[in-house]
Amino acid sequence: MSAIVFERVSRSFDGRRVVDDVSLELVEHRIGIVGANGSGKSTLARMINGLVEPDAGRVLVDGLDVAKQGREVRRRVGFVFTNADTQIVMPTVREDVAFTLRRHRLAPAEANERVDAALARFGLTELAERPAHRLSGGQKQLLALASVLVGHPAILVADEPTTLLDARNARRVARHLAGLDEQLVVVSHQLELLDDFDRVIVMEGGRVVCDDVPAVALPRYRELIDTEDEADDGVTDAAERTRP
Ligand SMILES: Nc1ncnc2c1ncn2[C@@H]1O[C@H](COP(=O)(O)OP(=O)(O)OP(=O)(O)O)[C@@H](O)[C@H]1O
Repeated sequence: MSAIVFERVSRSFDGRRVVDDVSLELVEHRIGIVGANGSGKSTLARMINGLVEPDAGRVLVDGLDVAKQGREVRRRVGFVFTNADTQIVMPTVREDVAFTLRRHRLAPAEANERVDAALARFGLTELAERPAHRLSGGQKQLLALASVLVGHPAILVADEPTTLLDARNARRVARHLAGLDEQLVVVSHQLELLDDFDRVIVMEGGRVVCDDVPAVALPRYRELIDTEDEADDGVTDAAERTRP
């Protein structure tokens, strides 16, 4: 597996620190990141391939500094967003997968083989000539995975990849993610997706508040959100008593 290293990393937006002095070394196969809305999960994940740059500290992927060697890092790190529509760039499913390889300088036969293999891997072979934008949400997310992984990145970062999907499609995408050989960093609110992961990082207020195996980290996170819910209930009760 690769080593993803955060060295005392911070990042602010509009004067507010959303990632606050985080140091981590991620070397496991499957790593989950959880946390309440706004806790800094996506910002942390985006720093792995330079979509967001730190204002302090460094992020290294296999010793490459993301801020200085971004192009080399992006060859190793694939990224899948919550909304697969934002990643579809070509008219048909096959063309969209093939688009990734345009700069790989492969012989056409080899490129075709890679595209076929990626389509088959995600159950998209039958849909290859379909307009990509007309796929279902679940199929689009599988297409996003195929289009990223056809480039053979060592690491896949997925930011809430199942959030917009219905339960059946979410399970389907989760099953595919769980079976990947690539190193995986997944930001998710769907905690069952992370049950079998090797490591789960819990973020709160831009800091890592727990970093452990899922059996320890997920219950800790559930406790944390229960406490926050109780605090919110207090606010709601107060608001209900005072508003007309
Ligand atoms: N590009 C940006 N410009 C301004 N503020 C931003 C930007 N990106 C993130 N933020 C703010 O930083 C905070 C942390 O955002 P981030 O997306 O990292 O949190 P998150 O834990 O992934 O939340 P969610 O679960 O809601 O996606 C939020 O308050 C968000 O509004």
